Amino acid sequence: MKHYPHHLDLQPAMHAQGTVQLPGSKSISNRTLLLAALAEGKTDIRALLASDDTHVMLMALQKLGVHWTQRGESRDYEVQGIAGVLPVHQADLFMGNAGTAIRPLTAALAVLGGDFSLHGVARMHERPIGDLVDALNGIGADIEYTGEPGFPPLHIRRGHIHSHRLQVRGNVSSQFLTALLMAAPLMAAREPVRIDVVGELISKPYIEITLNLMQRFGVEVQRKGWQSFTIAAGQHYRSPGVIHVEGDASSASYFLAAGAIAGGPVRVEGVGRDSIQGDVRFVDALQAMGAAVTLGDNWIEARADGPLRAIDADFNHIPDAAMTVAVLALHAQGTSMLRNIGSWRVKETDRIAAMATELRKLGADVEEGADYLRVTPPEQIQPAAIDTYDDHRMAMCFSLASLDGALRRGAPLRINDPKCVAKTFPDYFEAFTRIARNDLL
Ligand SMILES: O=C(O)C1=C[C@@H](OP(=O)(O)O)[C@@H](O)[C@H](O)C1
Ligand SMILES: C=C(OP(=O)(O)O)C(=O)O
Repeated sequence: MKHYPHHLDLQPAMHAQGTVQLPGSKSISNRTLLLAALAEGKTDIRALLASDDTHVMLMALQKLGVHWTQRGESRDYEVQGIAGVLPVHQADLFMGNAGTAIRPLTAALAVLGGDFSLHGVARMHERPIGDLVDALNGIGADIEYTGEPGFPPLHIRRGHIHSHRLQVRGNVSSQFLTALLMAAPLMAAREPVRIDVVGELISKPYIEITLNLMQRFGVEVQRKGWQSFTIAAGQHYRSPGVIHVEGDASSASYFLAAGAIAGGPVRVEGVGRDSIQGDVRFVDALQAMGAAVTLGDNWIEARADGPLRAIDADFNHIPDAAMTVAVLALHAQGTSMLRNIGSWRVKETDRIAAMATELRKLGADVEEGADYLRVTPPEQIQPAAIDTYDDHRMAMCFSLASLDGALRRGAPLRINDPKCVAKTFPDYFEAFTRIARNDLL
């Protein structure tokens, strides 16, 4: 674990340049760990993300009796799958603030049955899970709220699954549908499982990650668009042998933005044009703002091509990387509008409120709506101490405000409580300070 100070001071950097090896994708790491645990056979996972969110998943699996080993100090793990039969039927599981751990585990454990307590940090107990619990209890699972109804902590007991047709709402988080999809083969031994989405589905590209990884573990899902998903009977997860975790596309957004703001080129290695992560589409926003972007098989590079322009777009498909766009707007000419980002309010913090407050500290004029943010940048960014709300992305994206850029707006900044980056990227500030330079090379 890194030992960050209570705050970190960043001097305005005139130039951003260099190459960054990305840490593994959080979304792929936690899905792969769970699928490998449930599967038949041993899975060799390469380049797993080392962070708080994957740590809670690894620890939970260990408590559930899943045997895994880490190869030395490397990012490579071997997971011995349980072939659908849990070795341990009672456990108390700490889920931190990892949505990608608590939601899929809740579904899998509710279907497998046992006596499990799932809880997390205080903020986790404010993050909704009711739509997932309703879907599972609706087919006979036994999940009880031990705190506030609709939120963790949860107590899962052995229920009696009496139906294979589930309905789930998708307008609060796509992770509920992901959780049901991943758990579906566990109840599809004799009958197909059908999951219908009720109403709107947000964050759709994350469902593609789920389906892609399920397929690699041998399970096919038939789908009717985003409305209905069917898992044919008799499918089981089987280890694909080796699985390599892509670099994290959301983490890539900070470095690509740095290249777009402050000269560049900045190259990230670990994701490229064939990535299964929706957040690679962040490059479309960068290009729309006037940056030059090149994509390779396993890398992406961004550089400035004149001053950045404001953007007005719907960001529902890339809610995490969209936070980077909000800070990029400080370095653009004109007013930017981020639409359809209502899910920000139920993530690590209320990200719409937090973003508006911190952007205003820097001198921006910000209008905050229920599901949008309108950002007009200041002539010159004001020096300020940025609060991070225990939200890794607040800490990471605000580092970009210290860059000087073509419009020479950068200011010295203080980032309070920077250690929250450990949720997905413990080394973030080392990587950032390596590419942010004051010498014009
Ligand atoms: O499934 C996933 O891996 C994720 C889905 C998204 O959440 P929502 O579906 O709640 O928007 C995203 O914000 C989160 O960081 C990871
Ligand atoms: C929303 C996020 O996390 P989680 O997986 O906990 O939902 C995030 O990483 O931005």
